[in-house]
Amino acid sequence: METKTIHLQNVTVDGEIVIPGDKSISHRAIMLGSIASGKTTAENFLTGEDCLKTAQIFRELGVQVDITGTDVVIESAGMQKWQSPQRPLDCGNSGTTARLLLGILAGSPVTATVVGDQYLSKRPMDRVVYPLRDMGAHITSEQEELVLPLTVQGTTLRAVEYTPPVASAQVKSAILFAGLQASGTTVVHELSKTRDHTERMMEQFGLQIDEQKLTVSLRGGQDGKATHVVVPGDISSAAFFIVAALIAKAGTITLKKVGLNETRTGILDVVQAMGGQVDIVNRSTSVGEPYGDLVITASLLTGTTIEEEALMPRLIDELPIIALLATQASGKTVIRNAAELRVKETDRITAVASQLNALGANIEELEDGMIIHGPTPLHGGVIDSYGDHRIGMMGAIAALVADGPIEVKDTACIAISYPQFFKHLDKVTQSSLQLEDESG
Ligand SMILES: O=C(O)C1=C[C@@H](OP(=O)(O)O)[C@@H](O)[C@H](O)C1
Ligand SMILES: C=C(OP(=O)(O)O)C(=O)O
Repeated sequence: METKTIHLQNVTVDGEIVIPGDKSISHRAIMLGSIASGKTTAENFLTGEDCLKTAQIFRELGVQVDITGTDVVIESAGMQKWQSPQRPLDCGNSGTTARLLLGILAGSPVTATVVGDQYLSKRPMDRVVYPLRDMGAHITSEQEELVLPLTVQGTTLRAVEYTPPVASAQVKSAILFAGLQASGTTVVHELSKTRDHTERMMEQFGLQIDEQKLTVSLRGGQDGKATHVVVPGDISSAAFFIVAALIAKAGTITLKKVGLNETRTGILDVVQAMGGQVDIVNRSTSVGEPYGDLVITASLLTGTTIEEEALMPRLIDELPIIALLATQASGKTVIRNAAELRVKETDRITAVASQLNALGANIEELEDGMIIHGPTPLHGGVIDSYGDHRIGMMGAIAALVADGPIEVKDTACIAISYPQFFKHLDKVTQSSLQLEDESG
């Protein structure tokens, strides 16, 4: 296991980072580019491990996927020409890959077994399997529980009208991908609006899709047209440096080309409510997705309440780093309606509370969230990432406010979504970052 000890006591921050490509959008570029026949290209693709798993899976289905730096070329003869793979399709740690893939395979001409790593194999898949089975999908499991490995035998599908019981873009997207191959019009009603990258990118591929507030409809049997995708920076990765700048002793960080799709910007609303200074400049839109540069300055913060149902999907992946931010804010921060955190790469409620409390934070765990009492000084100490990239990065950023070094256990997982993370942390801390690596 790879461990890093991070020394950043009393360091100020300064400088500019070009935030790497959005993970959700990068997955979808490979998926839609593989379904459509022709040559799709993508720029600023995220070369994190999760997206590389997605790329490898479509290669195994017979699609040519070439990645050079952050440029991707996808050459596909279309889904009807895919072949059943020789071995199980390995999604690694990636829930997005697994759930969207189940929807894609359901109406494809292939039979495949979908597997994942030890963490992903515990995450619930029933949320996609049930609606896909309603559409006629053949998905079987060797265990009683609906978890990976699952085998999909592609078949003819029929459209459904479905309201997922959880607000999940992965569930919505799995159904929409299956709906593309189904007879009739598939309709998904959402309890709260989740990220709509699938819908936006389907439009870029020439597919007709109707988005009305909480309802999305898609007619089956449409053929997409290969296209060019520009991936904006991932606001979920930017979140770690937004918080770094806000809690640092002093300084300003500029984050370039960060995706600002409204279904993802909940963290900016929360930071504003806490009194944090984030300015957005150079706003633009590329291939259906808005983006801009963020300029963040160290600020005095106050606690807030994060519980509105409509807000939760807009910041779900940012809650661990928001919890760290709240330890430095004066007053109480309440996070509720976030039970989904318990079924991510690890149980992120228990992980955040136990790991930050061990450094001196005062966090009460709730069934569906947490209460953070701030401000609390943090000591140096140990953070276990539990193999979860977002917990690992939270631990590293905590080193900016801790009074001693932070040892983060199992840092290899950070490459899942942000391979350049330590390089960027070094850059904005003006090379004050001292890292001691250890493995064993
Ligand atoms: O669709 C996506 O790309 C994602 C959706 C979210 O998951 P849920 O759909 O489970 O909320 C998010 O947590 C995940 O990191 C990426
Ligand atoms: C939950 C996450 O991703 P996934 O569900 O794709 O594993 C994440 O990146 O925080």
